[in-house]
Amino acid sequence: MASISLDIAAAAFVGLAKCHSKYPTCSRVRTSVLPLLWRPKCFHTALNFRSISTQVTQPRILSIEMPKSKRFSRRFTAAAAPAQAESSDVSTKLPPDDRIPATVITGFLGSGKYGEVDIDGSLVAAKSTGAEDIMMLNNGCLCCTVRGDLVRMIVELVNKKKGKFDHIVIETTGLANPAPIIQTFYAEDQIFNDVKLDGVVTLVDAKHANIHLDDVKPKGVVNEAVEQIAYADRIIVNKTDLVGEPQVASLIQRIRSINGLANLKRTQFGRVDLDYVLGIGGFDLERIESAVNAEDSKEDHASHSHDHEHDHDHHHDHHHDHKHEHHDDHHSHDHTHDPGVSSVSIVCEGSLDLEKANMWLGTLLMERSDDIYRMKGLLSVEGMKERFVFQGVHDIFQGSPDRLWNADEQRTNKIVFIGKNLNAQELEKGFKACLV
Ligand SMILES: Nc1nc2c(ncn2[C@@H]2O[C@H](COP(=O)(O)OP(=O)(O)OP(=O)(O)O)[C@@H](O)[C@H]2O)c(=O)[nH]1
Repeated sequence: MASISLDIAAAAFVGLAKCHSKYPTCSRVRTSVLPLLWRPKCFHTALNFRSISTQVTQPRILSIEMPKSKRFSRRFTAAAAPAQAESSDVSTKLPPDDRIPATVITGFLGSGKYGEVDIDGSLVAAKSTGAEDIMMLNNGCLCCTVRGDLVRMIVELVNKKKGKFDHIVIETTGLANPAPIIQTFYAEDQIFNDVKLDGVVTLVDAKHANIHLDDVKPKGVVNEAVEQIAYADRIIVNKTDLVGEPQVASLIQRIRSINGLANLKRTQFGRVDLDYVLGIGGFDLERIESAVNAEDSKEDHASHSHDHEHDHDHHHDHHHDHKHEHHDDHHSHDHTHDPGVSSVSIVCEGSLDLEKANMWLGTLLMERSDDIYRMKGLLSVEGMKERFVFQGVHDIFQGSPDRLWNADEQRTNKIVFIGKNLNAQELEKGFKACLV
């Protein structure tokens, strides 16, 4: 699917980096196989709620009602960084993104996506509504028939009930590859205008996950269990009551080798706070910083006390960066011996030459977009007062200037790739070559 042209990809990055002064109120951009599109918008706020539910075994869409006390505040750049707001260039402020958030919940068959208790039974007001509230997608390949249904249903939901619900939850079948669903949120105008992808939550069955992860598929066929982990913003290792600590620990280590970016929790019967799965901002540019921050990618400390022992991957190294000299950098790669799906992160001080960075990123996306499942970054671009944040899913690239760099702040670039057959050395070399 390397259909993005070098020109387009390059134009996207240049455009994004420079556009803020030309289009002061522009905020979010979706870039896919189409030329860069600026979308200055005033999104409407959707507040009240209704609920819908369908059968367990089929993909379903839920619109969720939350009590006021549990509503997560929408995060806007200006609100999130009041300290910066006074001194910040007005042109870099993001207008509120009031599109309806949508969460994709995925996980292999029987992983416990709803288990005996749903996400939060007391908060999710499901099952009580009429037939018109039920939205069910027929079994089928999401890339083909069902994707059209998904679009139609979300559009219908928005058209009929906008303002009456807060959040959309999509549960996939256990065998689904989440990629086409993610892409739907960017590729379909009707959805993009009203709905934003909030995050991908993946449940992992602590007892059976290894069997599925080990499953060797025929060439060209994806291992859905691996894919589901790779695309996740939040991972829930469920059914921990069924296995011993060493087994959970080694599974977590394996999960980390696939996806070093997602936050992870252990659970039994999927018991997690609603805040852990909804309102996570996994696809919000404003959240990139926490997403690429080493601390955030660790297993939740509160949920378990063993994570330091098990989560001993490269992320520890990141803490050393500020002590090093300019341009001192490193990359890491959790699974160099494994040609499969893995994470690569690069942390590097210094500033990027915009033209070179465009060329590098454009070429990378052109050649490797099939293999680059997700990427997030926070960059320092030479001559730019603001940090540049971006994220990508295959050939969809989205980015914008963020807040100003503080005067005393070390301009550190952070970039994380999750994908197939990633060559850490090559990525690092390419990135470093873009530094001024
Ligand atoms: N022992 C144990 N059983 C669990 C746990 N979580 C869920 N289950 C059980 O596992 C079974 C499968 O759970 P489901 O919620 O139906 O799993 P699912 O992911 O929706 O499965 P599919 O619909 O096949 O994709 C149910 O019988 C649950 O009660 C857990 O933490 N521990």
